[in-house]
Amino acid sequence: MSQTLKLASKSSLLYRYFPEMWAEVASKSPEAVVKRQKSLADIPGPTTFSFLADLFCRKGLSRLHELQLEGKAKFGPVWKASFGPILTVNVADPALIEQVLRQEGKHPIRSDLCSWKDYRQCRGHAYGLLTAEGEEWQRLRSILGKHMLKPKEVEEYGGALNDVVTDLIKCLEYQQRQSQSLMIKDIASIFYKFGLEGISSVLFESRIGCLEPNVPEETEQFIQSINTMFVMTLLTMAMPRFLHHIIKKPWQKFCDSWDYMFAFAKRHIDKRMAEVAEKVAWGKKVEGKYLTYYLAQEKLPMKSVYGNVTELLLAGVDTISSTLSWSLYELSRHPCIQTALYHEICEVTQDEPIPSAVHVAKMPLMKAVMKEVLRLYPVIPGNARLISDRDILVGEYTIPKKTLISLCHYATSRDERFFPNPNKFHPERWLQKDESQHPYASIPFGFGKRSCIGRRIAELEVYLALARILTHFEVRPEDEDSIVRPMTRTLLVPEKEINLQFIHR
Ligand code: HEM
Repeated sequence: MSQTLKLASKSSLLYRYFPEMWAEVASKSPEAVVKRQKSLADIPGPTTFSFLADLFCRKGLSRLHELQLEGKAKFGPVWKASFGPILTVNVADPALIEQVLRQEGKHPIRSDLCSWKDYRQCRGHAYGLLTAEGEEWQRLRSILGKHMLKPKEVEEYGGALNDVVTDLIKCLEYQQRQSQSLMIKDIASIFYKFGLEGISSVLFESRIGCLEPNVPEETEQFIQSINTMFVMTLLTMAMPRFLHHIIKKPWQKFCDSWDYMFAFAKRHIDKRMAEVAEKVAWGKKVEGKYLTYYLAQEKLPMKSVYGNVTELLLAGVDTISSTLSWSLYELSRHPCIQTALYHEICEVTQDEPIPSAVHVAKMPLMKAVMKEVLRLYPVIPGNARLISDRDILVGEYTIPKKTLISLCHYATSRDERFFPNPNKFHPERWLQKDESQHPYASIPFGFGKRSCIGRRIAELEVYLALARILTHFEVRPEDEDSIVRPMTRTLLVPEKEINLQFIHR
């Protein structure tokens, strides 16, 4: 008996850490003859008709995150569904997500993102890190990683980001003066501008005026283009390509939005490059702490610089805006946690007016708050992997190569087996080591080689902004009953305006 248990525990370890090897061993064992892996055809799921009815008649497109919970409750941790021409296998269990990710291979592919790629091919643009694959992705990742993943390098952006935070505080005060009220309406729209200004300062080390009283027209239009592009992404991916020429509007709008974003990035890069060239011409020393400068130094072709900067600008706006909005929404509804965080900030900064990257690194509750916010409201509610070169094992199923596997981490991060009282905002759960937590149950930044490259910048930006907002203001809800729920718009965003009162301390 004990021998059997030992063998079982060894095989479970083998299965956990070397799933491919385990598959080979398992396939040769006598049990394998009896207990065969099941195939794609055996995976349960809704009929195409009921899934489309869910999507289009029951507002499913904006409730994709909830469909994860419903799918799991109805079919178990693995189920399949077809979205237009795309068949997806959904996986909503941390151990199974871990199993998929451990088989992701040398150059992981997130998903086909076919309409994004089609657009780039159509216009002759280069892929950036979000869309590149294979060796090209690997090269870009190692170049960008040098300047975006190392803690010391990221600390360098702290000064530029803090200047943007100073303008954010002024902007909040200006809004209050304009409305002659402590209430600030639709905070997500202000954090959108903060997100764009923040990522621009990291990319160009120059300011683009998003937080000024009169926001430049091009900024408003850039933000509008991101919105439209995200809304059109799901639609253009669901439509077979030939339909783009018949029902033209979605594809046209999608392309117009990308055109604007690429043009915006190009304008700012060219302006910055011209300033550098002028300095060189005058024999002045050129140095820069901004990302575009580093990329140009790496001798990347300009086309690739444009592609990467456009994608980084895009990645740095909704993500920051949504995380900051939900953070303040939850803190306003949990005054005790807000007070504890305020005390932590004061204690660490010793009342220095501008907290630095070094300060925020010493704030455990701040980190726990952000983790908890992203557990409840993961900006990217479902991640994906597409394993292109071999079939893989997921639980009892063999998934054929090139099948899109959706990792439903909105569902896992609200699973009460891993997070007791899962819908409650409870940052303290991250402060004590809890055996019930599974490392793959809440992975808002993804995992592994293809995980979010902007994670450290995002964390720094959110910590610096929260630290300064909370030292200036006590934040209170509009009223206790104004509940805001999340909705999917490719990303997870607030379903309606979040309005909050900002009381001067
Ligand atoms: C709270 C903020 C953010 C969240 C929750 C977030 C989340 C994610 C997730 C889930 C992925 C996919 C990871 C995977 O497939 O395993 C991703 C990828 C990526 N993110 Fe973020 N992100 C955030 C902020 C940012 C920022 C500020 C930037 C830019 C500075 C950024 C740039 C990127 C890029 C370029 C990728 C693609 C990486 C690759 O394919 O190698 N992200 N992000």
